Amino acid sequence: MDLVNSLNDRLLFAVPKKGRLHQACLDLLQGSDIQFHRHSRLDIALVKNFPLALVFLPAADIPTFVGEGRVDLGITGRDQVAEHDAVTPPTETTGVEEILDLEFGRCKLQVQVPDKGPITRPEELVGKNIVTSFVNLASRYFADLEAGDDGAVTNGAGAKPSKTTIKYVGGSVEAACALGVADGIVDLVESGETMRVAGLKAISTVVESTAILIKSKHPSDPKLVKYIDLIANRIRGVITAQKYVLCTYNIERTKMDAARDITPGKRAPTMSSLEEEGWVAVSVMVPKRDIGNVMDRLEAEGAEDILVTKLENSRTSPETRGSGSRTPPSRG
Ligand SMILES: Nc1ncnc2c1ncn2[C@@H]1O[C@H](COP(=O)(O)OP(=O)(O)OP(=O)(O)O)[C@@H](O)[C@H]1O
Ligand SMILES: O=P(O)(O)OC[C@H]1O[C@H](OP(=O)(O)OP(=O)(O)O)[C@H](O)[C@@H]1O
Repeated sequence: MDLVNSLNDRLLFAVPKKGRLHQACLDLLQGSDIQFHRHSRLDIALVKNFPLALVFLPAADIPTFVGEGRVDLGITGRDQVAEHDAVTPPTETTGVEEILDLEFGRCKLQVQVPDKGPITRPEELVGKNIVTSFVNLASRYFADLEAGDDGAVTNGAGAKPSKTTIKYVGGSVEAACALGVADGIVDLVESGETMRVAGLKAISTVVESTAILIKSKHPSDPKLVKYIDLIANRIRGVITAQKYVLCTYNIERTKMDAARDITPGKRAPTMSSLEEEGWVAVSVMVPKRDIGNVMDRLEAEGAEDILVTKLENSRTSPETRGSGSRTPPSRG
């Protein structure tokens, strides 16, 4: 059977084919047990354990395919969705819906100018040359500055500011100022290393971005919609697992109130009695970023045998429940 015909009766799920988000997406699919084999050079892969096909596309094109309902699900950067929406505003039936923040691919789309140059505010770039891969967002950003009266540079006394020129380049945007093609650029910044090495500084942020799971407003096949929720749920489980670790420790029952304040858990810590009179074993989820501090505090309260285990996957209650507050322990 040819590949295109075998796409009938399958949801289509778009995944970045290269670039910064590609590997993290493959890891997420693996963690979610979405099994597929991709033949080399083919941008479509059938999933073995779901009525699903993966389509490998440039991150920038994914909002278009999902927004038009050609593809049901996708992963791309929030910046790419914003860039698409800036030129094709969503309607009731077109455009994408964000299902989940995937919390990787964190970066900022920023206005940058030469570090040692005279420009310090984005308003000073009005009427000048800007180079970017995000022409729609940059055009809207500078059109807003041109329209506003918040200090934009004008053409003579009180005259309307001249139009800012926005030029597209597909990569190495940071070279544009040094090459004399631009007075400023609009480009992504993560660590800031590229900007620093290119002798640039950020003077404003246009969009903050992370990778997101998006879905079409019009699923291609209503009887497959249940799989959208199922896949989103699986991916949510992996993302949650990446944010938490499982912490277990032993502590005297009389000290449990203090320990519960330190480790309230997502719902509540699970406690079980130890053979040793007056002692309990506790098992609780702790945000990964807090674990060092939590271990120090538990030890200071008298906890012993504190162990931390990485989570591979999870299905848990919503974030808000129990976290940070004292709640009664579950029976465990
Ligand atoms: N330095 C970065 N740090 C984190 N995320 C980034 C970074 N650069 C890009 N991204 C995210 O990854 C998305 C894809 O960017 P990337 O440049 O990897 O795409 P690409 O498809 O390889 O495009 P191109 O061929 O134009 O470079 C961006 O839209 C952004 O959301
Ligand atoms: O702040 P940093 O961590 O240095 O990351 C920022 C750089 O990453 C992206 O480019 P990428 O490396 O994807 O290559 P490109 O220039 O070809 O788009 C972006 O366009 C910046 O150049």
